[in-house]
Amino acid sequence: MQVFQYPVSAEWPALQQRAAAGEARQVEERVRQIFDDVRQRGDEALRQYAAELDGATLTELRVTPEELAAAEAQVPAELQTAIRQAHANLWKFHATQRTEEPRVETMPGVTCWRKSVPVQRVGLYIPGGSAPLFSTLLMLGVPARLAACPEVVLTTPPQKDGSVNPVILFTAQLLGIQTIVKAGGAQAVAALAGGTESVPAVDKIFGPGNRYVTAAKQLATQHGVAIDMPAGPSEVLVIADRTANPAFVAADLLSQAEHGPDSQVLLLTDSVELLPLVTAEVERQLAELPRRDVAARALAESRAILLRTPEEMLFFSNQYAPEHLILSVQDPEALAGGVTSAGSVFLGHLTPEAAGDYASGTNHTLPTGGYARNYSGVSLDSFLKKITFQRITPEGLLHVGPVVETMAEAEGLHAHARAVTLRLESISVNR
Ligand SMILES: NC(=O)c1ccc[n+]([C@@H]2O[C@H](COP(=O)([O-])OP(=O)(O)OC[C@H]3O[C@@H](n4cnc5c(N)ncnc54)[C@H](O)[C@@H]3O)[C@@H](O)[C@H]2O)c1
Ligand SMILES: N[C@H](CO)Cc1c[nH]c[nH+]1
Ligand SMILES: [Zn+2]
Repeated sequence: MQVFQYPVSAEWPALQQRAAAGEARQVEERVRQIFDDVRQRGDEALRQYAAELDGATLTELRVTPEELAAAEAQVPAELQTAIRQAHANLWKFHATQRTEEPRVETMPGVTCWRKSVPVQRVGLYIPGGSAPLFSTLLMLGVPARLAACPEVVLTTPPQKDGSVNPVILFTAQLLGIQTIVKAGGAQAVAALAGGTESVPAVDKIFGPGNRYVTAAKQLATQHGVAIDMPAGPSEVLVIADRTANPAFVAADLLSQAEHGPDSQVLLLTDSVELLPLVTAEVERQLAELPRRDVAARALAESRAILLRTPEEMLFFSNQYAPEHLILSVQDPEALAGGVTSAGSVFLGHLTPEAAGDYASGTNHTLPTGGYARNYSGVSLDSFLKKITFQRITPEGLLHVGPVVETMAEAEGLHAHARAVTLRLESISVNR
């Protein structure tokens, strides 16, 4: 990790830069080519990219019912139990996000209300490049099911032998998802956006992924498809004071660094003593990790920064807007009140971010790259549209009609005014 001691505020913007920001243009260009290719050649292009980028030779792009049925037997009982528990916790937390809104009479006889309607066709992207993230399927599948989206399409990169990881298939079965496509990266997103022979087009695409997936989702929005948010390479920012346990902090930093070489982890501390203990512990724990090469590349672009006060650390963090924020301090509740930009916040020494990644109940599909400034993470709402309704009685029109007429005329929109005037006249004739 790069270490910085008491940087002045003019140096902060450079320290708040994301690691991979410089390569964005090349990635975008590559993604645009793939996108156009899939739109033109459909399944044929998907097969070609599966061979080129995933090393898989595919004849059938869809998972067959036999493959799905065979999955459960390949998943150890202990893992099945853990997945069911995580599913239950996620279900419990997300179910509380259902809201009943009242009908409101804004003026006598003018009634307005709002109803939640599920997005009809949703596409769930489940990363599988360097690790098959079946946990992400729970994070997306649970709110999709709670929202009752009628059509759910899952895509995930094929393994080299052309199969899909059995734990992903087991989780899909648990969620009742049957349409599963063996495609990853930008090509999968393009297929969901425009449809191919084997892939149904969807209205909204969900899910995290690497830079190619994230750029493709942004591109999909130009083709009339909605997305959840930019959820790219994982990030964590830890604010730690002298009460923090260096081993815990190091483990939290490494837990996100191991996701990918373009992950970014930051440590902010006001303790001169803690900082070297954490960096030494990071080195020690890194050496023991199976994914140490990946994590080491992420750490090379990661930073440990000594600042002066809790307020300064919070200010820095709000500007950086991390995907995950860990408050490893004596009084985390006090600091949490001042958080204005973060995807998800973890309070106290015994709340590892990994708990939110898997099983505590909150959603792990979160905005990265500073987008926590203006986006929320995935929730039940992400799968719902809110449609407004209204009904006006004769009495209501007598109340609201003149207001509308006055405003419409002032805007020079006479047809708008007439739509009211004609009705008001018909009421007075019928009285
Ligand atoms: N923000 C979140 O909520 C969140 C949640 C989970 C995971 N993540 C992130 O998701 C990412 C998963 O990445 P991953 O790579 O393991 O899996 P992935 O499924 O996102 O990407 C794999 C695909 O990338 C494509 N690809 C790889 N190299 C390419 C190239 N040179 N050109 C074109 N396409 C290429 C391939 O098609 C491959 O199938 C990680 O960065 C992780 O940090 C984020
Ligand atoms: N930390 C990731 C979100 O950035 C989610 C995840 C999945 N599995 C483990 N972690
Ligand atoms: Zn994680």
